[in-house]
Amino acid sequence: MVSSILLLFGAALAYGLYSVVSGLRRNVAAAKRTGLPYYVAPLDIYGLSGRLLQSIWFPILKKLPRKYWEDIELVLQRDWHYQQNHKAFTRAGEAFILVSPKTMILVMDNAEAIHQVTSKREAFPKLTESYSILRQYGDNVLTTEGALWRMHRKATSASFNEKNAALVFRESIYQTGGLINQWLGPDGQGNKTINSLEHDTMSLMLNIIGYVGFGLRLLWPGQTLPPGTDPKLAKYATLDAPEGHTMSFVDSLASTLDHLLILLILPKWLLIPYKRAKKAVESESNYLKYMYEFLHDKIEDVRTGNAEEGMDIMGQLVRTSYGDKPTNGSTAATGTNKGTTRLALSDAEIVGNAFIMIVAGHETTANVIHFSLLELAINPAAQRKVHKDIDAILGDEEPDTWDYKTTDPLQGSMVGACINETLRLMPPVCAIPKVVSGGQDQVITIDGEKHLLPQTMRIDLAIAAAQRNPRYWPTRPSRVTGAAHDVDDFVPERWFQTNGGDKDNGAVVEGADTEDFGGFAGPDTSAQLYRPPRGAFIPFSDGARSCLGRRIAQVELLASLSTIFQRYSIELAVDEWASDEDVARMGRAERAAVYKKAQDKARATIRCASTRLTLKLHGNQYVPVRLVKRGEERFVDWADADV
Ligand code: HEM
Repeated sequence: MVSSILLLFGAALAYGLYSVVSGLRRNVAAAKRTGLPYYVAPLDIYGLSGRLLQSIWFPILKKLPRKYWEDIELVLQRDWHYQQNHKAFTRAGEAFILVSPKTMILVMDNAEAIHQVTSKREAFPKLTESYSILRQYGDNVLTTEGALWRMHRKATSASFNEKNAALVFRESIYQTGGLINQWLGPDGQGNKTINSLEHDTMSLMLNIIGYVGFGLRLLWPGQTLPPGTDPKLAKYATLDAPEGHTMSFVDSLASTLDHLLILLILPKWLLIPYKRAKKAVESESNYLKYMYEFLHDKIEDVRTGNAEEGMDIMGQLVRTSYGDKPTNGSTAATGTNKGTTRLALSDAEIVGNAFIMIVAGHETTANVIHFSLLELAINPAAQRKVHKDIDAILGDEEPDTWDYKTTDPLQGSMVGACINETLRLMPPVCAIPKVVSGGQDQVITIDGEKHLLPQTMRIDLAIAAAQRNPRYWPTRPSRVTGAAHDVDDFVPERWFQTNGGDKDNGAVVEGADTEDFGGFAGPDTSAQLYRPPRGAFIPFSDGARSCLGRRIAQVELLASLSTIFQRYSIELAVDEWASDEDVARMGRAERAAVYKKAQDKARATIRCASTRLTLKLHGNQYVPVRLVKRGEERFVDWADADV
């Protein structure tokens, strides 16, 4: 008996070893045929086992002779896309293959190659299995591919037009006003240390996305709804739990997003006994209840003819699915639903898409505004240029009177340059996973050489690295580190250097997609600013699968930053080194020295950002700042005057 078990065990082990060795040999041979450099990695480093067991296999690997790991050491580290970025490619080249017994992954930060991949959706589809965390509340436009994706994209893209972008501009100004009032405090004076910038920018963007996704006006503490607000909508805006719920809508949403990973990985019954996990389950059940109540209200509105037009993605999807006429050219009618024409999006898919809009459009924009504010506090000279451009474009006009058309000059000004520079250095999405289609092998060309990529090979578009690859960007020696180039520093001024770059913005790719899949078709950056080669700056991805909310995000960021900097400055708080009385007594040299300490510490904190869902400061990391009325600054109106 024992010997039979041993025999079986031996046979299984031998078979396991055989599959590992033959899989590795097969993949190595395929990688060789591409003509690209390749390296053997012990496991699929992006797979669950590769990531979970990283602290075991990585030290073992490093016991081997250096030649086996030194070229790819940086790519094997956690969070390398942001932490190591282009440095990870300096030894191995801008496109190389990681081969393991089960997978081949082409890792690249070469703009020419990235551009080819994003231009051909069918040849290089999205690797949808990487998005299971975002599929848990229903299939949606972000997580699907093929015909299903087309249908989701057509249904969802209808809301993303200039008319709605103008409404978002207005709402962003309004909500930023609410945030400023929170920061000014009850005495309206400001200049108080804010330790909650990350949380506050998340709240700001949640309030704006509440409008974008659901047409809701969400409130800041102390605000009340205007008289005459529809009582059905009031339930979602209130900051206390309404009847039938144990949490407010905003809390349930914020907390569900916070616990997304836990909710996906662990079964609910396992979560109940733990306090944090219990909160996760409670938030999710409140959130879903709100969503289905909201859905039914919207369906009722459509049936009674009460549906209002506006930026309300969920309302739009309900109108598409339950209205009499298909919108946006959709012809995907699949039957009837209580007498109305039923289009292809099911209720679960409507809820899934509404959820994805919140996820995709909330943390991303919040991170960009968060890091933009920090970088402007760290770089006073850049902040002064922002003030100057806002003064020139918007003058002293009250924000609620600003014309949406000012977004054009704002985008070509220092405000747009700062947003671009933040997106370049701190892209919320650091890498995009693609795959060579299962249909056939595909060719990419790099520096005139063709490479045949085997079908089903995975591709890692290393956006954060391409955006710091010095060969695509105007640079000068770093004033911060003394390095030969300043590609790792926040220098928004580089966007005003319009020599070089890519004037016609993009080489033509043979076989590129030509179909219009809806959404904003304009460029990522203003025509007045530097145009990097296509593929070198893709914070919103590019091509058919590019971000649907790109224009909305740009409008939100332009409106919010302009509302803040028209009348205020953001300074780093220096409480750790000097009290307000100390600062008041200090001369400029002493103040400069104390501010330098705060600048160094803030830069070090930003370097600790990491990706869970998006790139941000996690855990207890934060940079304290102050909102100061213009004219009352202690530092940023004069510091770094030589820059
Ligand atoms: C600064 C803010 C934002 C950044 C950096 C950003 C970035 C991205 C990126 C890189 C992708 C492609 C992901 C991939 O292919 O794996 C994407 C897709 C998407 N984003 Fe955004 N996004 C932002 C804001 C928004 C906003 C505000 C919304 C909606 C209100 C939104 C909705 C979407 C959707 C629906 C997709 C999927 C499009 C498709 O696959 O057809 N995003 N975004």
